[in-house]
Amino acid sequence: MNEPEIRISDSPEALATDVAEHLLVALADAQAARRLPHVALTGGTIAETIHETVARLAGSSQVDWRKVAFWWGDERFVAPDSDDRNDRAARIGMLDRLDVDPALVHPVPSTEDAGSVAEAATIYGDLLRASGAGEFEVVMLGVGPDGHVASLFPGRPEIDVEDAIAVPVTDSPKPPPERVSLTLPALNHTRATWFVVSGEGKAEAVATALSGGDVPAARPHGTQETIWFLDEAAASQL
Ligand SMILES: O=C(O)[C@H](O)[C@@H](O)[C@H](O)[C@H](O)COP(=O)(O)O
Repeated sequence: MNEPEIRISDSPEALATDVAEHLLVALADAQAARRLPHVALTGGTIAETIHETVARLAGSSQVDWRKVAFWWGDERFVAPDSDDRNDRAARIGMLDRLDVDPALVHPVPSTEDAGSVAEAATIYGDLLRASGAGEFEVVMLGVGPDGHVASLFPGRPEIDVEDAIAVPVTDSPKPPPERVSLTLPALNHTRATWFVVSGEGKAEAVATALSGGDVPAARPHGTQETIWFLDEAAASQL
């Protein structure tokens, strides 16, 4: 397994710029290599800053946004117009500001698309399998203060599920309670895994994960690269 690269920026904004610049290069490189890049986005606050930065810097890149596919590593099982939806935040901050192909934007089913969170997970797993996406180009992952990634929480059974692409999560320790998460094998089916982590509140989780501790954030890795994008506060216990 490749050793993780650690990139420390002096502020959340600088972290977001570093991630955005890396994403623009990764997408352009994939397209130059005649791949259709599939990106798995994450929820969370630093992700919103990253989305806005990508949209702001996109004009300076060679990326053909009509040929990028977007997925979510996890999503909250709520109404589609809920402020809790990760895809809603990504659309407002980034996707609606880029010339993306709506047919290549794959939101997780909401409460209006599925009768239960379990059905939503099954639908999403089937969609990803049927897409023939192969490896993701990039999987982005925020990290919780408890070391969770996506909606895979410490001490919960979902982190060990290996026979499904997506799983339902109920009574999530982070509200809202019902979520769909890609499983660890699905998250690891990627060329690049990028952790995007900001703030003092994550410093212990980052140090635990990077020392191989027993937290979900210690588990994801890419086949080609694994990068931890941190600001100084999140890196303060390294
Ligand atoms: O749906 C979610 O809640 C996210 O995918 C979750 O995994 C998030 O990335 C982390 O909890 C970090 O969130 P913050 O950046 O807001 O701390």
